Amino acid sequence: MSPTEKRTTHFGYQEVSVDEKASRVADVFHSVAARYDIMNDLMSMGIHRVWKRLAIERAGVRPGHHVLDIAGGTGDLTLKFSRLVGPRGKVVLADINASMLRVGRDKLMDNGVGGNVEYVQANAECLPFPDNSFDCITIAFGLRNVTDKDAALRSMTRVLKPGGRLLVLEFSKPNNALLSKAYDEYSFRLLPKMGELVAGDGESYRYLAESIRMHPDQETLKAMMESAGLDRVEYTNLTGGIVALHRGIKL
Ligand SMILES: C[S@@+](CC[C@H](N)C(=O)[O-])C[C@H]1O[C@@H](n2cnc3c(N)ncnc32)[C@H](O)[C@@H]1O
Repeated sequence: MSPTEKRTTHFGYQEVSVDEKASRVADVFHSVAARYDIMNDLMSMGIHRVWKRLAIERAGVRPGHHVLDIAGGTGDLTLKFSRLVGPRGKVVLADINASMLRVGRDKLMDNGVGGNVEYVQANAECLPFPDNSFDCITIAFGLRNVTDKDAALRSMTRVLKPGGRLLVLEFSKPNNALLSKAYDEYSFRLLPKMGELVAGDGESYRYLAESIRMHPDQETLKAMMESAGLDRVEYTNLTGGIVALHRGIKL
């Protein structure tokens, strides 16, 4: 690559430089942070809670475990994990975005979560933790926003303990043409309007819809997780493949 040539990637459907993507994703989440939780409930009609519950079940977290919830945002998974790991365990709620992390910390404190949660501003691509630190790592609806997804998967694998689990909960590809069409109509027509109405920001929700379409499908993500060094990678389609839950284990 010549010094004047810029590495490019996608921000939704737009081709942008790698640096521009990170700052535009940051703008999206700064903009939606305060209304993120209410929009999540509205957009998914509450179903995101069912998807997240399944992720918690498959995580196999036990008292005393160390858990990393990366791209954890407003802390829905962290809240549940903090109860499961108990006072001897630890949960790190990490996110690249200070606004999301602040909303998450306030919510967890309002819910009486105390001593076993740490808050860390961090990029999933280069996690600031030693090798083999965590029994379990989750990234829920975060990976599609990351610029270099392979780097993030390698970084998460590095900080997992041998035998530890990585769970990726993410929008994926519906496995039925009719559902896919209906979902397209919903996410490209209705979602930005709801975003405008409730969060005063239709553009950010247009990006979210586009970023879902640009995200690797189930089999591609499985192969990426295997390339990052994870073993026994498997996935479950949820709500007809609108969302998929991938899980891999570090040997
Ligand atoms: C859609 S929210 C998901 C929040 C939460 N996990 C949930 O399921 O409700 C995506 C989050 O990913 C974070 N994010 C985006 N890029 C990131 C990166 N490179 N490293 C860490 N977090 C990132 C955003 O700041 C945002 O909080």
